[in-house]
Amino acid sequence: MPGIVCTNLNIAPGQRVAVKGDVLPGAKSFAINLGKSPDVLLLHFNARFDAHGDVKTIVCNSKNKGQWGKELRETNFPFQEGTTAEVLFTHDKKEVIITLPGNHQVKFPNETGLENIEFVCIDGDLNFRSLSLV
Ligand SMILES: C=CCO[C@@H]1O[C@H](CO)[C@@H](O[C@@H]2O[C@H](CO)[C@H](O)[C@H](OCc3cn(-c4n[nH]c(N)n4)nn3)[C@H]2O)[C@H](O)[C@H]1NC(C)=O
Repeated sequence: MPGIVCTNLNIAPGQRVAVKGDVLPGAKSFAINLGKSPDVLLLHFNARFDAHGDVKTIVCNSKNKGQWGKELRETNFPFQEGTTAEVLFTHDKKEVIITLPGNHQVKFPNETGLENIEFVCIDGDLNFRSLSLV
């Protein structure tokens, strides 16, 4: 069951997007997807508490014409069940810079070459609170 979907956005390179939500108690996994559509994702940001064989691991990937790209894994996992979390995203033609809670940064290459972000959707165990430009 998909969560919140935001469309018709026009987030330009260099603008910083803040996604805030409540991580559910007993959370297994949540995903924040940014791009053009469900099948063209600049970034799929998947926080896995315990999912797909991963424990407390962030899996990032891109999607083009419905096909997954190359995963990037991050073991700095600053999310806790039952707390509010905010993740910041800044992108340009080269990469997406992800700022995690506690300000650790992860860089993910822009494989899609997408310039503007028009679509954001949140799936899984994160109750959406806000999406803002900061
Ligand atoms: C070792 C066996 C083959 O590799 C595995 O292949 C799986 C299937 O492709 C990989 O999982 C997918 O990884 C994708 C990113 O590369 C996506 O995370 C995909 O899930 C899409 C998704 C998750 N969610 C979601 N998150 N939380 C909830 N409730 N829903 N919504 N859409 C996952 O099903 C999984 O990450 C991958 N594992 C490794 C170690 O490569």
